[in-house]
Amino acid sequence: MPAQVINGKEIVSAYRARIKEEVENLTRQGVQPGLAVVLVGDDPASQVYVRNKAKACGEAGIYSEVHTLEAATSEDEVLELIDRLNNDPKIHGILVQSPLPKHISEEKIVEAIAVKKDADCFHPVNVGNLMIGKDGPAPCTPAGVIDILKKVGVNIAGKHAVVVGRSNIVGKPMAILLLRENATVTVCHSRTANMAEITRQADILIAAVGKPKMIKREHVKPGAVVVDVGINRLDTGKLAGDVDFDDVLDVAGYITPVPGCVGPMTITVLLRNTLEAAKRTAAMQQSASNR
Ligand SMILES: Nc1nc2c(c(=O)[nH]1)N[C@@H](CN(C=O)c1ccc(C(=O)N[C@@H](CCC(=O)O)C(=O)O)cc1)CN2
Repeated sequence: MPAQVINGKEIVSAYRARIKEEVENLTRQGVQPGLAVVLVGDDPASQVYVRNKAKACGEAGIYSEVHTLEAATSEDEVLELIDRLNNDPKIHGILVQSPLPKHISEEKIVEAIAVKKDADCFHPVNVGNLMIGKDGPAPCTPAGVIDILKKVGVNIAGKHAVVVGRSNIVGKPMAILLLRENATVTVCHSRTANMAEITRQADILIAAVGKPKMIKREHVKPGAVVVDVGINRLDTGKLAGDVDFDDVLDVAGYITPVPGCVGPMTITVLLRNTLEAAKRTAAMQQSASNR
């Protein structure tokens, strides 16, 4: 029997409807959540993602501003902009779209974002808090994957989850979140020997390598839940995931499609992070006015 293809659109739209309601409530109380997105350069994929983020904010009632800077913008100019956004009361969440041009240090830029406004969970303080299970923003893509798994009723605890990829944006935080859900976690990467032998042990297989169609049927245990985080643009202009969907379809139990699942869910978690940051601001304002 072919795998059940997870209906990302349905999950995302139900989730965003709940966020919209909460945004409306908070806005009625005088705090409209606000997100600032900084895009440096003209990477076409980043332009699409940033446009999608601004559109999603608009639909959820979240105020958003997109700062588009030329590729030649200096690091200092980006830092100045971040400083302004850190001090702007309309803005509760800030994100700088990755990748940045080579002359700008991602590390410096991320560290300049106020910890409480870090909408991506990229700041080292928030990454540290994530490691030790303290409250803070959720890493957007990995948290979206966990939400998808829960939504389709996958019981994560006790399962063997294999993450293919060890990036700071997805692989590493994904492993931490799965661990938090009590999975037994293995991380594979470019130097892993006999990768298919390991991935074939996975009850839950997360592909986050950035290589189109790399995961084939021989990597998948029959009935496994396969989550494809990859979004790769082929020369044909079409999008492909890291999983060879057609090859894996009749082996897996569940599979996420690309496009239409993890990508939109990533943006949904971003909306939630912005909302949560605005709620914390509202709570602080309330307690200051009670004093
Ligand atoms: N600051 C950040 N930069 C980047 C992140 C991130 O989480 N924060 N992740 C990726 C890109 N990304 C988010 O920004 C992202 C990628 C894809 C999608 C998405 O909606 N994809 C659609 C397809 C869109 C298309 O037509 O190309 C889908 O999968 O259906 C959203 C966000 C790197 N940078």
